[in-house]
Amino acid sequence: MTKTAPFMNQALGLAAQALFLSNPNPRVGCVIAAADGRILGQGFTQQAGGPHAEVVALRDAAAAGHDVRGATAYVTLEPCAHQGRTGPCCDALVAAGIGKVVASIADPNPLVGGQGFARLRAAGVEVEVGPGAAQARELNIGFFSRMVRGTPWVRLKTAASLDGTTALANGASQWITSPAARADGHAWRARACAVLTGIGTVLDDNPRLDVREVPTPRQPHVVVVDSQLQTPLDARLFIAGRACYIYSAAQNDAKQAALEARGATVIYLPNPQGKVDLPAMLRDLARRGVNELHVEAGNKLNGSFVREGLVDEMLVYLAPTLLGPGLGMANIGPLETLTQGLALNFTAVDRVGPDIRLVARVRGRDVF
Ligand SMILES: NC(=O)C1=CN([C@@H]2O[C@H](COP(=O)(O)OP(=O)(O)OC[C@H]3O[C@@H](n4cnc5c(N)ncnc54)[C@H](OP(=O)(O)O)[C@@H]3O)[C@@H](O)[C@H]2O)C=CC1
Ligand SMILES: Nc1c(N[C@@H]2O[C@H](COP(=O)(O)O)[C@@H](O)[C@H]2O)[nH]c(=O)[nH]c1=O
Repeated sequence: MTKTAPFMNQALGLAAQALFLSNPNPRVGCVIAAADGRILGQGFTQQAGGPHAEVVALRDAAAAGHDVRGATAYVTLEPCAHQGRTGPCCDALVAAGIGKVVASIADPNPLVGGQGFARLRAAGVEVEVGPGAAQARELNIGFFSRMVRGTPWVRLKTAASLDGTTALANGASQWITSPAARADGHAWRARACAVLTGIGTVLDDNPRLDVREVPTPRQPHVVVVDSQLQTPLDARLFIAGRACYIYSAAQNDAKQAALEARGATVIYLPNPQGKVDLPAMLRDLARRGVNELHVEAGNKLNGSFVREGLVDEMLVYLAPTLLGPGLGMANIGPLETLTQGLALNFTAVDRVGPDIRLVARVRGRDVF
């Protein structure tokens, strides 16, 4: 008899290797094991349009000349049952003669939800669901958010002095944190489907908002919240090979055409205050396949995200320096009572070079 935990842990480790790769598809790992415990094949989801984990594992087994008939497939998400850019994985498992599937968690995709398991059972494959469910969901928190809530998982990243200053009053902010912390920030950009900023930051910093400090097989899209279409045509964030979405609140056909000639897509989504309608923007980004949204904006836009209840998680780098008053992390005040603050739970505290990295979740948000 084989034991589930080691194989599922290995499948979860494989899924983690798809962290920068599989967007907007979920990060999934698969291990195919024989009854005597030998591993016959393994794999993880490839880039969008490429094979899913199960197919990679089946090919791996075939390439090694292994017979998988009667073997058990340990997979971190329900095998898909629909024809997308690739064929249904449950059919591939059945065709290969897999005897049992152990899956961590059902697919939240309404096109799949339960149908993969049903198809496998109908074909006589034994199905067990549950081992590794919490880790599999956590690795795909953005995919679950997009499928269940219809909006991305919003992670607000900010770099500050120990006293919470993210820029001096004159706008100077480069750099507050160390090269090590900035490289770490690039790894968090790399796992996101899109990096978002505000026009204030574009005009002040002319940022690139790409992934340069860590190796990555793909670049996240870039999103600018820019009511008046002030994004300069020579902004450094126009980078070939990634989408650029600019959300506006005022129509300006000539500027829109010029930005679109630079490769941007301009989307008109005003709110009653003449700014960008942020909840509508999040729904639109989810429709465009954004799972995790990495927000790297200034005090004003961060404040709107917080005030409108749109933030799921904070990723904060604190440098060992005091900068006194300047721009804070998020302009949410002035508050009248302490209980009006944004309540968070710290989930991780780590040293990164000379700095500290904090991850904190907004209380009550991860309930979908
Ligand atoms: N240390 C750090 O981690 C970071 C620091 N910074 C620093 O922050 C400073 C820029 O901050 P800031 O000026 O606040 O810029 P933001 O990046 O926050 O952009 C703010 C602008 O976004 C536009 N906007 C559109 N819709 C909305 C909405 N619904 N809510 C809020 N804003 C909206 C507004 O301009 P409009 O109405 O024209 O559209 C607003 O002025 C720079 O000095 C930069 O260096 C920036 C990022 C990270
Ligand atoms: N100042 C500051 C950060 N600032 C963020 O980095 C952006 C620049 O990105 P790029 O052009 O891609 O290098 C800038 O506009 C702002 O969003 N980040 C940090 O990790 N530490 C820092 O001290």
